[in-house]
Amino acid sequence: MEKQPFSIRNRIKSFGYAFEGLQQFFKSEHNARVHLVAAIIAILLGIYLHISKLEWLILILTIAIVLMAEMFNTCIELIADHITKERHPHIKLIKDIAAGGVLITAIAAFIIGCIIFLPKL
Ligand SMILES: Nc1ncnc2c1ncn2[C@@H]1O[C@H](COP(=O)(O)OP(=O)(O)OP(=O)(O)O)[C@@H](O)[C@H]1O
Repeated sequence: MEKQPFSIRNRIKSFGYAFEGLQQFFKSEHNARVHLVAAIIAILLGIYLHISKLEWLILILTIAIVLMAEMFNTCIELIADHITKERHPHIKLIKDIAAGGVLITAIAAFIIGCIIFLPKL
């Protein structure tokens, strides 16, 4: 692969593309909005209940991991649908495993939320 010289302009452009991706994700994916609302509620609760610095670190990491898993899951679905719209057991397996990955992060986030917030309520 040919290496291009380092360019700040290109790095800024790449950031722009990444923000476009974020915008598209929240605009077009219903699950993305559900996760976003859950994240906003968790942040507001964190402010209201004065959680500790360590709890903030864990909360921010948890929110990032759930959103990242949902974004990768969306990418896998888009790639699969781009390859074929036909029903195929392999596509089902791929999509269901990717969705399972999101579910694991969501369950972990729920448990972490309970551990952080329940004792303070
Ligand atoms: N091309 C395909 N071939 C086989 N199975 C598929 C295909 N596309 C989706 N599926 C499977 O059909 C089921 C429903 O998928 P679908 O994407 O419609 O639901 P969903 O995950 O609830 O979607 P969304 O959250 O985007 O509304 C899942 O088990 C999925 O893996």
